[in-house]
Amino acid sequence: MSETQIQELIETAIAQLAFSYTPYSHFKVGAALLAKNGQIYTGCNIENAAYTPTNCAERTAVFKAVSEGIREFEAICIVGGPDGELLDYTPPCGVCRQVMMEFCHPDEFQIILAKGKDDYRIYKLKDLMPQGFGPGNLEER
Ligand SMILES: O=c1ccn([C@H]2C[C@H](O)[C@@H](CO)O2)c(=O)[nH]1
Ligand SMILES: [Zn+2]
Repeated sequence: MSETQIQELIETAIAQLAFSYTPYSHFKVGAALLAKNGQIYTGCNIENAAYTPTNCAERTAVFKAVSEGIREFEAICIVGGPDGELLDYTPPCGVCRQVMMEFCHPDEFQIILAKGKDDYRIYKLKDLMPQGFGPGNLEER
């Protein structure tokens, strides 16, 4: 991933904060998912009065892509904070990490946590999901 691509992902993720629907937590999250074909899929968190149907920004982005037939991904950028203020890095929750395990190579997929355009950290999925369970674990031998 080039520095230009990283910058584009951060900018795109930040732009999604405007769409985040968070009347309950007021914690806004934006995501930008880079597919291997070069397309970027966006996502925001979408809350619900019944709370548990809430969908995280990361899963919104992954499900949008998969629903369009895209299943190969290179990286995701995540930004978030109270009222959309990027006070800290926003790591993906456990459910989103598990969804990433389904479609992304743990040793290759990159997770960019950003606080701003020049303030970001990059992790591999494997680092955030050590000993993770994925499709390979169901393979018969
Ligand atoms: O990585 C994360 C963590 C939290 N949230 C959302 C869920 C909920 O709407 C709000 C507070 O948990 O932030 C995300 O979208 N992604
Ligand atoms: Zn999540």
